[in-house]
Parts: sequence; structure tokens; C-alpha cells
Amino acid sequence: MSPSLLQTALTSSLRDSLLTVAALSLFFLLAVVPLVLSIFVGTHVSILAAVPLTFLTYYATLCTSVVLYRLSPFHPLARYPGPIPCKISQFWMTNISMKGKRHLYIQRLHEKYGDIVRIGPNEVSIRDPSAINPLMGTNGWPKGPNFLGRSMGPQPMQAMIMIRNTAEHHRRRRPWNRAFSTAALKEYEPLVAKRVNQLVEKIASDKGVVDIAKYIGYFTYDFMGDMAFGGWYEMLRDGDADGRWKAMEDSLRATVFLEHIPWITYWMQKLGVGAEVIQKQRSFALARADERYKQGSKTKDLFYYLNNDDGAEPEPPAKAQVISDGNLAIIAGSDTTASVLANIIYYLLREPTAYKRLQQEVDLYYPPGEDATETKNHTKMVFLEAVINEALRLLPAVPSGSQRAAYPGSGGKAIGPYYLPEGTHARIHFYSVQRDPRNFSPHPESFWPDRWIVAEGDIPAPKDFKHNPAAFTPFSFGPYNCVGKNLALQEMRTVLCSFLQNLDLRFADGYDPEDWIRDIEDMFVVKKGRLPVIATRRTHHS
Ligand code: HEM
Repeated sequence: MSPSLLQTALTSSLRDSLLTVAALSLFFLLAVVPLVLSIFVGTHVSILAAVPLTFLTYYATLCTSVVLYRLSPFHPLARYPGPIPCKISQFWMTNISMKGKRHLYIQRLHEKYGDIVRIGPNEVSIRDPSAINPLMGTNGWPKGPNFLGRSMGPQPMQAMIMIRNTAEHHRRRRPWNRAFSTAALKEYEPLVAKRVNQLVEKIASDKGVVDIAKYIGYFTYDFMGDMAFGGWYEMLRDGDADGRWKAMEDSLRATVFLEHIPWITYWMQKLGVGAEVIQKQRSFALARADERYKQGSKTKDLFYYLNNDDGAEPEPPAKAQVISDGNLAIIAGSDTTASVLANIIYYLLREPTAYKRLQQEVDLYYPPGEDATETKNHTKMVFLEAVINEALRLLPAVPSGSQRAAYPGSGGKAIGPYYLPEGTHARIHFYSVQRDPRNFSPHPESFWPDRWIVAEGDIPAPKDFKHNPAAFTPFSFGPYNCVGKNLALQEMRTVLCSFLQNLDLRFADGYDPEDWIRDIEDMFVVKKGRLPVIATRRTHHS
């Protein structure tokens, strides 16, 4: 076995052993100790009364002391404010998250308590851009343990997004970086173009009201299948016949539940409870990955790089690693891009002047007859860029941020002006930071694409204009940031140019645009509702 595979296997067997020791200790504390105590109590009362009495008293004392400690000035995070239920138990935030409005809840907490707030007994949310680099940059902290919960506990091989060891993450990220290089992105252009044309055709040919958010989702899924596995599924053509998209959306609620209480996944796995919804989603990807192995590399898709078919790494990776990361691409790349794209369409339809202006820009660069899937004009399209940035600012695809925590044994750290002891889990609340008037003014809560053009100095700045690029991190920040950022931007620009060149879009009659905002849920990634539109082909523009 190669040294890196050996290291991975050892790390995961060490992790499993540690989890088993932790579980046994918990069992000892919660079952064995009160049972032994009840034998002593049984010398004074009947054993039938002694057992419940001892257990009840033992648990009450245990819970009271935990609660008192978490609220006390002796707790390492005592200096940071927050609501009492958050300080007492992680279950409070779990409950909030399950309702889908965590992003708004945490935003309100920041308004009330300030730039750092305790959102769990050992977890803080931060709304201060000066903390982004120290927390998430090269010398910051790695991923937090919430990813272990999100993935339903240890897998045969962890997907890259879960890896907390910096060196191991760096090693695993190398093939991804090659797969998203400028040269590789160029190779994906025809794949994007083919799917974009199919999407436009699908929307144009569907008569009546179209749920454009659904079709955009199918498009991103089909495209990620092409890009990751050299072709996979035809959701735009066949619909969600066997429930793949639904399985992915369903798994969001289960994973947001588990991300706040990752330790529970250990017990769920041992008892075989609740994994179906997540396993169903995963089984689709595993099946396709297996097929792809058999086919071999005919095109340079992501699999080609993950499987080291380009020969850039000294050793071939384990099969389980390639499968895990291929699956990760589908999950990380489809839902995120779909929600951002649908959100951009929503804002454009809500702001007809912005829609018109973008259409004029598209008409300028892609007049009728010009191929709108060509990327050559993208860098010149300043309003297109402003529209995408503004939608990403208002609704980042990961609104409540990605958790970070010190690697065990590495100690506490000054994160900007805040000292966080080891054992703390911390997130930058992207949603709040990007809507903070100290970072973006005026109209921090409104869709105003011009702020990006003002910031470039292309139009004069209004009074009290504020624009802080360091506070804009919709693709996250640092060595664990979104590796698919450039692909996502390329995809979104191509879709928007093609939509606006070929279609006229408007909200369906009777649709209340507030429904879109109401339906948005923060399930770590954004879960969106329906976006009913009427689409007609553009025929008479010049
Ligand atoms: C608009 C679309 C997208 C947005 C807003 C977005 C945003 C994000 C964010 C916020 C993260 C978390 C990074 C962290 O933990 O700090 C992430 C991670 C990731 N994204 Fe994206 N993403 C998008 C599209 C894509 C696409 C198209 C892919 C292609 C496969 C992709 C692949 C990944 C991967 C693999 C990770 C994990 C990176 C790592 O752990 O090193 N994303 N993304």
C-alpha cells in the first residue's frame, strides 16, 4: 500500500477507534455509573424504587451541572454574548435549522448581540470581515466537525469537503485544482453549451407556466453529470423520473439536522437509523461511478483527473476516494449553482429596469445570429458581472457559512479581535456580513447591481457609498474555498446570456414574488421553492 493510502487508512481506523472509545465512555457515564449507584441506594429502599430514583436524580444532577457550567463565567466562551437556549444546548439551533430560517435567525442575533454571538454551547457566529482571513485563510482553522455529521459519519473514504487535516486536504485537492484550471474549463465549454441550448429549448417549448427554478436544477444536475462522469443522466429530457433531484433535496433537511449534532451520527450508524434518505442519494452516484470505471476515460472529465488518468500524481488513488469525490461534485456543484441562478432570474424579474439593461448588454454582445453560448465576451459584460455579484451578495448559496475549528491539539487562536479557545466551532455568517451597511451601502438589503459598477469607478459614487470587497465571500475563502467557483461563474454567465438573447420572461400571472423569499430555506445550502414564469421566444429584436 502506498504511504498516502496507508496514512488515510490509519487516520480513518484511528478515528473509528477514538469514536468507539468515546461511545464506550459515554455508555459508562450514562448507564454503568447510575446502575452501580442504584445498588447502593437499593440498600435503603426496594431495588424497584432504587433504579428509577437513582437514574432520575443522577440525570437531573448531570444536566443541571452541564447547564450551569455552560451559563457560568467559567465557560471558555463566557465572554461572548448569545441567547440562553443557544448557550445551553446545540439542540436549540438544530431546531431552528430544521425550520429553514437559520440565516434570518442568526442575522437577528447579530443585530441584537453584535459581531460575535454564541449560537451553540461551543459555537460562535461572526459578522466581522476582519475575522475572515484569520479564521479561513492559509493560517486559519480547518473545517469544523459539522461536516462529519453532514456526511452521516465516517465513510469508507471521506469526500474532500470533509477532510480536516490540512496536509491531507491539500493532497486531495490537487486533482480538483487541475480539473478546474483555465485549460480544463475551456474543455467543458461545449458541454455547457449543449446543456444550455437544451435548457433554453425546453423552457421555450413548454407552453404556459414553467417552474424555471426546477428546470435550472435539472440543467445543473445534467451538466454536473457530464462534467464529473462524462455523461450520466437526462433530467431535462426525462424529468426526475426516479427521484434523484428529490432525493438530493430531501437529504438537505436530514443533513442540516446532523451538522449541529454530529456525534449523533455515530449512534445512528451503529443502530442503522435514518440513513435511508442520504444513502439513496449516494447510491445513485456510486452506481454511476462504478459504470464510469468500467468505461475508462474517453473524455477529460472530472473523473479523469480524480482517477489520476492524467498521471500527475505519483500513485493512483483508491477507488473509494474517486467515487466519494465524484459524488461530491454532483452535490456541491448542482444545487448551489441552481439556487444562485434561479435567484438571479428572480431579482431580474422583480427589477424590470435591471432586466432591460442586461438584455441590452446581451443584445450588444450577442445580437441575433451570434452564438450566446460563446464565452469570449463575458469579461467585457460589466452589467452581467454586477447582476451576478449582487445576487450572490444578497443570497449566498451557503448563507450561514462553513464551520471551522482548531485541529485537535493545535490550541486556541486570535481570530481578528476575538480570542477563540480550542474546542470552539466558528462560522462567518456570510448572509449578515454581505448585508451589513458598514460593508455595502446604500441599500444593503436591496438588489442594486450598480454598486459594483460604482465600486469600479465607472459611475460616480452616491453620498456615503460603502463597498468592502473583503466582505464578499459567496464562494467562501482560503484553502478550503469553493474549487468550482470559475466553472459556476462560466455556467451562470452562459445561461444568462442565452436566456436573455432567446427568451422573454415574466412572472406567471397571479404569482406573488414574496413567495420566493418566503420559500427560501437555509439548509446549509439554499433550498429554493418554485419560480413560476411565462417564457416566450424573442423574435423581433435587432
Ligand atoms: C454558484 C455556485 C456555487 C457556489 C455559490 C458555491 C459555494 C461554495 C461554498 C461556500 C463552499 C464551502 C467552502 C468552505 O467550506 O469554505 C463550496 C465548496 C465546494 N464547492 Fe462550491 N459553490 C458553487 C458551485 C460549485 C460547482 C459548480 C462545483 C463543481 C464541482 C463546486 C464544488 C465545490 C467543492 C468540491 C467544494 C469543497 C471544497 C473543499 O473542501 O476544498 N461548487 N462551494
